[in-house]
Amino acid sequence: MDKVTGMLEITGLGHAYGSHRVLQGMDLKVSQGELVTIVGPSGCGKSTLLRCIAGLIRPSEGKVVLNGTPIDGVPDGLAVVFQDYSRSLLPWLTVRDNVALPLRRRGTGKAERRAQAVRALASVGLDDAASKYPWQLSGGMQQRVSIARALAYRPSMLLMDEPFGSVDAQTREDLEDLVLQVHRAEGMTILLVTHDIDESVYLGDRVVVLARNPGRIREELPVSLPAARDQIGTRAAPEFVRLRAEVGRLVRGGAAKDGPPTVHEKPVR
Ligand SMILES: Nc1ncnc2c1ncn2[C@@H]1O[C@H](COP(=O)(O)OP(=O)(O)OP(=O)(O)O)[C@@H](O)[C@H]1O
Repeated sequence: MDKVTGMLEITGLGHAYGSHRVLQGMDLKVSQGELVTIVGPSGCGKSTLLRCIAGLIRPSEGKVVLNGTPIDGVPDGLAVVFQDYSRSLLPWLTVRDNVALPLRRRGTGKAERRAQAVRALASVGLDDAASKYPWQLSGGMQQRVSIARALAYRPSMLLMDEPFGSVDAQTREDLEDLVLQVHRAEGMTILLVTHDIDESVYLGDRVVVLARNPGRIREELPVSLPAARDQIGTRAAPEFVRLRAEVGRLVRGGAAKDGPPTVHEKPVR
């Protein structure tokens, strides 16, 4: 696949649902080719932030600019992978047709749509599943299809909202490594929201920790782990252990001030 580009600039972002203020005063920049993870306690507004970036919500305040263009509605250059893959894939379409579907929006011809879908499926290790229906696949495979669909679209930026929240631990690790592989191979800019402190450090070039009530950026931590990561070695590295403790402290710190946290922290393996 071709290299993709992407750059995001968020300034003074705030959002309220009616009188309920959820986000306030957020400034965030994501450079081309970066993988930024966003972690924070439950209800701090992670999904709301992602929905503002995806143009699914018009923020009450502030600006979101993608590749120099202010976002006003769903931008063409973004793809989103949600947690709930079972609702995002169409059961009456084959896996290949699900992956090819968004390319219609771009006006890509049928033969080319199919070819791009097949390439994207190969890149997530699902060459053999193209003619199957989503309901014939495991949860982890369905989420791979969602990722392939996003990749086939060749977005300038990939947004992922708790993408591995509904799969088992082993599948989660496999999908984490798939995201790292895509990030490295395609140079794709990725913004990934997670509850999971370990995951935020394992995947991120940078971890953005949010506090809640109202949702705001508590701290941004660069991750100085080598780009090549592996589930056993990386998680045992002193820098990983240091960072996960630091992120955990920050997430809890937010909670101690603002109410009890709901974070899913795993022991270091
Ligand atoms: N459509 C909506 N209308 C009203 N309130 C909403 C809406 N969506 C979210 N909220 C509220 O906004 C706050 C932030 O929700 P959001 O889902 O953005 O947080 P989150 O950090 O992603 O939460 P979680 O980690 O539990 O998924 C919550 O209090 C939630 O109840």
